[in-house]
Amino acid sequence: MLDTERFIARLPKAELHLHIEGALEPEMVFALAARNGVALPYASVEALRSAYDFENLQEFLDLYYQATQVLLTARDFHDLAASYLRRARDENIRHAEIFFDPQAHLRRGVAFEAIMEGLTGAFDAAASAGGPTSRLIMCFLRDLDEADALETFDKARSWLDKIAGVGLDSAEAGNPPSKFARLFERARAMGLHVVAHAGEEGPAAYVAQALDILEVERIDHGVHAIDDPALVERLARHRVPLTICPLSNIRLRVYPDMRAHPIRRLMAQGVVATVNSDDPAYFGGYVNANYLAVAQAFALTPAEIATLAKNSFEASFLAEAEKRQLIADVEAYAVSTGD
Ligand SMILES: Nc1ncnc2[nH]cnc12
Ligand SMILES: [Zn+2]
Repeated sequence: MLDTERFIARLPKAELHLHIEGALEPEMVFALAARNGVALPYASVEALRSAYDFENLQEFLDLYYQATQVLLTARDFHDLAASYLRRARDENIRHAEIFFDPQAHLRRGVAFEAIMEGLTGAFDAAASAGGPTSRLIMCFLRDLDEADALETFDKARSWLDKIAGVGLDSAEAGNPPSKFARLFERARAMGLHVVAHAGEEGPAAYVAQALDILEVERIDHGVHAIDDPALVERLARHRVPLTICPLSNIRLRVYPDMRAHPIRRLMAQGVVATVNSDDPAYFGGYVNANYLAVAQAFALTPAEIATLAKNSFEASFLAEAEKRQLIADVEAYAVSTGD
């Protein structure tokens, strides 16, 4: 039997909850600021990193949007995505479904084409160099109004063949899923996949709204569903996956420590839980660190850890045959390690 860290490191996995802007490491913030002549209000990489101490989601978002100001050209978006995908490959991530926040860039005068050319160029290069494969999910900022989201959606029209789905992110409290009913109806009618952040800081009722009104296929975070037993039972019965981000929830003080995190209870109640990094440059770890933190806090067995990885492929937007192959790869790996 391998030790837990090595077992996780070699385990094939998918990452389904990763904001590409949240993979912007402080070193890259400084490198891109220098390349683009952008002034930063931090004297050094260390000074920026030491600001990564958040009381809540909003404090994090303020810094996250500030850092995105260094992303200006297609090359910047390419370099950011290439850097994440190198890291993902090193962590044995076979497939990534990646969020981006177009409104955060369009409002700074960046063209949609620059974002898309940069990101998709890096995705294609990684896929043809042995992986991981990637899909793009266009997120809308829920603290802006629905009209802004609809306008942004229109700007994406000529890129929709490169976009797998739409999502909803940013400040959750006071911005319920119901605010975006028309946007999601339009996205579904166009055959796009639909997901939404819900129940991160917001209540279980927002998770229910995301299911009932937006008709989402997955819930991003969804941890506050634990407060409503009937909702947990519904998620389990319909196999609606949660893309859980354990280190994010601790760093943003959703839970005081990992032992208090509901992931183990959700798993025990049959929910299709997956483990993801959210904004790894800010929250102290990429996917493997998230798996390890959960495995250690709850003394998970190798079989339970492998179930999380199988869930990640089941919950993905890959074709059924691809999912089956990757799930078989996880099972073969678990057998090969004697677990
Ligand atoms: N954890 C998170 N919640 C909501 N919006 C986000 N944007 C980037 N990370 C986010
Ligand atoms: Zn997120």
